[in-house]
Amino acid sequence: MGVMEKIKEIEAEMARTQKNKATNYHLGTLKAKLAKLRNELLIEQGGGGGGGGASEGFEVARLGDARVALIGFPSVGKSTLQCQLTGTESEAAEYEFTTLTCIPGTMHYKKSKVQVLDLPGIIEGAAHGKGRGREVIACARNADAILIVLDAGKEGLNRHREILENELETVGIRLNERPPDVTFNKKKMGGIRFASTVPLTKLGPDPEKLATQIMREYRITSADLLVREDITVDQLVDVIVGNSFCTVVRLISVYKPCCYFYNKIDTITIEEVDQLARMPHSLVGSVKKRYNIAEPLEDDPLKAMIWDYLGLTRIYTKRKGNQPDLAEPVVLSAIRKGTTVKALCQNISTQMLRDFNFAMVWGKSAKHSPQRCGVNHQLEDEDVVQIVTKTNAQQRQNKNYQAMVQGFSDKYHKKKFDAKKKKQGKLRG
Ligand SMILES: Nc1nc2c(ncn2[C@@H]2O[C@H](COP(=O)(O)OP(=O)(O)OP(=O)(O)O)[C@@H](O)[C@H]2O)c(=O)[nH]1
Ligand SMILES: [K+]
Ligand SMILES: [Mg+2]
Repeated sequence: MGVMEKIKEIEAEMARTQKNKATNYHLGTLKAKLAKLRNELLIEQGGGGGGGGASEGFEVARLGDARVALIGFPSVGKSTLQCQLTGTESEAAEYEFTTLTCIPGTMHYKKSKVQVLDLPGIIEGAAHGKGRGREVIACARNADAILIVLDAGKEGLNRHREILENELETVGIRLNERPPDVTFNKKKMGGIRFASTVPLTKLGPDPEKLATQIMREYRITSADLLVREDITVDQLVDVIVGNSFCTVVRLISVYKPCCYFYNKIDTITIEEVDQLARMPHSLVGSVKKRYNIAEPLEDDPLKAMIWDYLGLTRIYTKRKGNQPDLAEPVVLSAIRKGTTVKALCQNISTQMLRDFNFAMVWGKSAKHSPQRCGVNHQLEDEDVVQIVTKTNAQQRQNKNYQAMVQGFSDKYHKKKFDAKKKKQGKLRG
């Protein structure tokens, strides 16, 4: 039996099974099995897209400070939108599936560079490989944020939004959610230890039993699980799958910010526009008529929304005694490496972090200006930072220390190596 059939069978069984306390474990196990099979499907087709997983025409070098993917049905205006945002010439036309591969472009906004990926349209069933759906969704997985584009004039619009969300959810892309507050440590032995700090109302009468059962499905026999919020069965499955044998990153659930652009509002009535404008995470507009997206204007609402969802932070660095460099901020991403002083140092150079002594911070994140901060200090947009490196004496001390540690390590390895040789010699002798 193929993976697809197995999935269908389990889905059918889940549909057959009534939801109640008695079937809770059974359903939980089925969900775990389903997650496993979907992952298998992803590997089989090679389109999971963890890093280099993308297929022909879809490999695009990562450029800029962050990346956003345009996802939507065919002919909703994704390519037209991308041209407007980035000036890239991605072909746009009336017929469906005009775009067949991934076309990158760069959007300049607030002195940062955001890579915008124009993609082929997807249809229902994309996650299971319809059209080039799998490749498109793999690109979405690799992006820092997703912009879902919808045609406001199309019938069944709300249904469209749901279908697109489902396609992404199916391959473990969680939209506008944060990871559940759960600590999971897999161990070599000791059995399964389960604890929670809050009442768990969604995991049935015996959450521990359920967790054990799901872990068994993934051959985990020893682990510590500490749950700090009232999670659902799906979230529990996610945590366990994410920590199971599959070390391949692409199999693990990813959490992505996602916003929605209702395009072509020039084709609907003002009452309809008013309704759409109230949808969560959404913006209405028209690329053709330049509603809410007006190029020469730096701060058009669509660019502003994309920026917000990407969680970018501009940091102006300065040298001692000089003015900060306002022309070229270092742009940090909350989604990628975070917005701490450490992330800033790493962004500048690896040496910078090694020589870091403390940072002087001016701006919103500082309690008083300037504030002396360590590497874990959280920076905010438009902060000014001066990094003070260790003095030569401190650096020398540090180098000596490192040399000493290295010496210990070398000695240790030499000892181990000698022992191994001795053993081999013995065996031979
Ligand atoms: N009325 C109206 N038409 C628009 C608007 N934006 C784009 N279009 C038209 O919609 C059609 C499809 O645009 P595309 O940009 O090719 O759409 P797409 O989503 O990239 O399509 P595929 O690549 O085929 O998936 C074109 O004829 C555009 O001129 C808009 O705001 N209003
Ligand atoms: K089109
Ligand atoms: Mg297109």
